[in-house]
Amino acid sequence: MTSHLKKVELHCHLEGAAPPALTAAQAQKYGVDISAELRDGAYVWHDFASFLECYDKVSEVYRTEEDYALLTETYLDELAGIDTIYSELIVSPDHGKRIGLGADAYISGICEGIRRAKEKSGIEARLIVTGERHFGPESVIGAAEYAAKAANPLITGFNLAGEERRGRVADYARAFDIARDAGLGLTIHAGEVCGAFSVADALDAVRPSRIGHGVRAIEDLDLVTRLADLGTVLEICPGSNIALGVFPDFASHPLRRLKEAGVRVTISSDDPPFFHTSLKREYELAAGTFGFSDAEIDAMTRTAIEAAFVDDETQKALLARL
Ligand SMILES: Nc1ncnc2[nH]cnc12
Ligand SMILES: [Zn+2]
Repeated sequence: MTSHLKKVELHCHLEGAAPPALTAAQAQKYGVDISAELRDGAYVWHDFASFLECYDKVSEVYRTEEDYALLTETYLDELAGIDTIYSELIVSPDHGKRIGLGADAYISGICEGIRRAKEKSGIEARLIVTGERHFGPESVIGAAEYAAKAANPLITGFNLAGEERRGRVADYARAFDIARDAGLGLTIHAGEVCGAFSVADALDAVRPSRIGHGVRAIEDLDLVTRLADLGTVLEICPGSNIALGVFPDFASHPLRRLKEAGVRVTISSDDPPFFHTSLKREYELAAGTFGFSDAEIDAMTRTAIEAAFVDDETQKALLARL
């Protein structure tokens, strides 16, 4: 049981958190046939590439500022309901542009959702703008420029997500320079679909303070030592890793081994309904399946607050709430 524990989430894609029932209602509202991607209340995909396609199709039924406010508020309300005090949402202003809503309206709807949720429960949230590897370096640079120029106090981080097998991290280094110069926190999806080399790439080309997943670093024990020495924080999403087949089962998942090797680890849900999970379940897995004590789980939550892309005052306030 982890219901008595305070929770923090650093790694969740906003559209990836869309509840299937809400997506079905949105699809009906816009007359979109989503039957190939949403069946019997569950999202349908069969491998990483088809997951990304399904994700994009689901995202298409969120079209207006109000749609985004509602989606954000709905997810943050769910998190607040399980005693989550802080959430970082991975968002894609590029997606807002692609669907014709526009990046500003997309972000403004999301910020309205954050405002509504915070008013009800006090949950604190920040946004990590992401570029998608499969749209190429120019589009990722565009996302970084948008995040840098937005001067929006809720946009505090920059990420690289999408098809990890497309290009190498160095191809996207310029985008991270732009984000770093703007004072944004940096994190990169690496070591999820690709192996340890991809995590080493991220450290060599960008050296972010955090890495999304990073779990396949376990394939190279020198790299694990490097992560521990650097204090790089891993945003680990065990349910996602099992659903996507990164590891065959929880028994072979390296969360505990990474922690025991001194790597700073945290737990998140990634794209919860796509992977039949939730932040609640991830905490339950940490306690039950991985056998962590309450104190060990609290320590991971503390690590997440320490690694959060927030100002010192907010960080102190969050630590005080733990
Ligand atoms: N797990 C994941 N890996 C890479 N890109 C993503 N976009 C949404 N979820 C993702
Ligand atoms: Zn992710």
